[in-house]
Amino acid sequence: MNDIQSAVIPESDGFIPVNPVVEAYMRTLVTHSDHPVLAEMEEFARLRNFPIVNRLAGIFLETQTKMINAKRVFEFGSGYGYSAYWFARAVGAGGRVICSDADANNRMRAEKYLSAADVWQRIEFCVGLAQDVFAQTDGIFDICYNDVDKGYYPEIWRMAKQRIRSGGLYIADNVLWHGRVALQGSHETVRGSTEAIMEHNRLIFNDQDFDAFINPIRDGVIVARKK
Ligand SMILES: C[S@@+](CC[C@H](N)C(=O)[O-])C[C@H]1O[C@@H](n2cnc3c(N)ncnc32)[C@H](O)[C@@H]1O
Repeated sequence: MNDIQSAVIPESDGFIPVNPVVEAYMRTLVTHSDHPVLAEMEEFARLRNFPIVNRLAGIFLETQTKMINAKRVFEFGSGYGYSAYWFARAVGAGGRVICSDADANNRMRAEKYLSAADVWQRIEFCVGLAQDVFAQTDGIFDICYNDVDKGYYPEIWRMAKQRIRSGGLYIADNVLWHGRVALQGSHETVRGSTEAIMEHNRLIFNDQDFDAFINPIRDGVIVARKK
């Protein structure tokens, strides 16, 4: 660990990339997006320690989706539908969000929450390995969003990039991995995750077919636009 790293972080097990005070300020700006079901979903995440994207990242996903007028989104790793809520809002009544998750209980919870939010009719939620669901789903997507177990990130990128339209987006959460990608010899919660995310990020930034940027909010969200 160098001087700058040790000044920022006493332990090597990660940190929050953006100062929490700044994120809290940003959060005060977006209260217009409050829907009662979001508070319920966020409370469930807090109680179960379930890793959903937060409100700011959700609004970022919604904004990106609207910016490119996306109508067809594929999610790798949907959990119980929090990130899908933002995509579903953004694609509008005629749009479709194909969700995938290995846990059938997550599908049941997603149905409950997203029905309450009146967007369940825009969702197709498939239970299974996300890679298999993707392979069994035809067509090209406006957005592929990746939030599965981090060791799979390079594999998901290689699959997804082939099936994004020109002008479409690949988006992935946790690409700063609590800063571990920037630390030497960082401690791993799941062995190999940091290396996999670093490889994933390198692959994207070296891909001539995509323009990419990392938004550092929460845990880092990468957006790569296909040329
Ligand atoms: C970080 S959570 C997803 C959170 C969700 N995107 C959100 O922000 O609301 C990751 C989810 O992916 C699922 N998962 C992880 N690896 C998977 C895989 N290869 N195939 C299917 N589901 C997977 C887990 O069951 C978990 O629910």
